[in-house]
Amino acid sequence: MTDKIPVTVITGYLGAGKTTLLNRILTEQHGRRYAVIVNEFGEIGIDNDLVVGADEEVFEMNNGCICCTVRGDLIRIIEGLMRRRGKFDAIIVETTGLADPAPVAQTFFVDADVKDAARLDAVVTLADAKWLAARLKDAPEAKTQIAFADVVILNKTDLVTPAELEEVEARIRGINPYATLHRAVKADVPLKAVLERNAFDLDRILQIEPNFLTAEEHAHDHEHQLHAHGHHDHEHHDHDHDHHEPGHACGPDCGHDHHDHDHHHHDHHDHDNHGHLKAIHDAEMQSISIRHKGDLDPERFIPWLNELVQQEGPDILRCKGIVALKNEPRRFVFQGVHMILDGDLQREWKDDEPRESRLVFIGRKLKEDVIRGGFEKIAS
Ligand SMILES: Nc1nc2c(ncn2[C@@H]2O[C@H](COP(=O)(O)OP(=O)(O)OP(=O)(O)O)[C@@H](O)[C@H]2O)c(=O)[nH]1
Repeated sequence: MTDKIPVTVITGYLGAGKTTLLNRILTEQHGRRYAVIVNEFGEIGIDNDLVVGADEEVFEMNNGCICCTVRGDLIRIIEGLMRRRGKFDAIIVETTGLADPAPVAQTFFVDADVKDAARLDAVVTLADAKWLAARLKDAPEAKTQIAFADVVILNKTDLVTPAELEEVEARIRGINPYATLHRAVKADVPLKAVLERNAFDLDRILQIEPNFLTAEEHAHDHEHQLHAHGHHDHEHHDHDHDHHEPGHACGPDCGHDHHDHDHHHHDHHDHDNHGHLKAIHDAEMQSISIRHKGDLDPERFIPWLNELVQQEGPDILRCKGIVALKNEPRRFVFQGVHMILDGDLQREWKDDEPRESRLVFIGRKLKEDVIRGGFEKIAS
């Protein structure tokens, strides 16, 4: 998968600073060539005029329906880009402020051609430090975008007090404890914090996990701050094979046809940083993580996972896991977006590596008893 073109998806609510970040990427001397896909909501591509830098190729998709048509367009555009391979090193997709990132992320799982050529590198969500708290109340998409993120850029920190900043970070942590979080003014983050993160590279995530766990214990000292439901872990990542099907994935009001094939692939993250690990628990969005020492029976685990995402998929935004299966020297790695699931056997467990499974589910109103209870049954 190393020769696949990395794709960074930039999302964030209206006005959060996506274009500002993109302009930074397109003007900074980074020695990389990026192909940019701007997914503009509405008739006229205003953003296109704002994007500077003639060196890069700017593609624009104008489509009225963000949720439904994005995926088709994205596939077509990525396929077109692939014919110009060699002209660029990476792809950046900027989504409109209202977009549900799910269909965009799913593109990298479900379309076989896209999957062969490109890999989702990370979902980067811009959050407006001043307005995020309000949007979390009135705009479900804002919360979804945070939940999906591998990297959160908390932008416009110049507009809030330190106390407000702490508060908004805690809100973000309560929704998504797994994303790497960076504070920014005018999206001034080092580009390496955003691009070519390999956020879905499981090994990389495991490497940083020790810090994550330490920090987490720390978080437990604060009483009113709970760490989003699960504890530990996260991670994950990619490949094919699969069990499972198609499905569907968007929100209830989306009428798409997601029937496209199986396979899918994609996602995820990192940890956190700054030492700001506390979280204000979100009543609606949570994450649940499960850790299990010892091997799982594939004949029980795989059907359980498939069934779970079929049943709870509308509420499960993302899931991922590394699993130790009985009589299997390799690690089974899965990831999913709503009901679309992708899993594969990857490298072997190392000698000094405990055969331990870790699973993470991030979503809305997750039924913790169903998820944990079901897992305990198949793990026993
Ligand atoms: N004070 C302040 N303003 C900022 C910062 N970052 C961006 N802005 C301003 O906020 C406005 C919106 O920024 P954009 O980058 O266009 O945001 P966007 O997310 O692309 O917006 P849409 O394309 O409308 O969704 C612009 O006027 C920016 O100059 C920041 O850190 N602080």
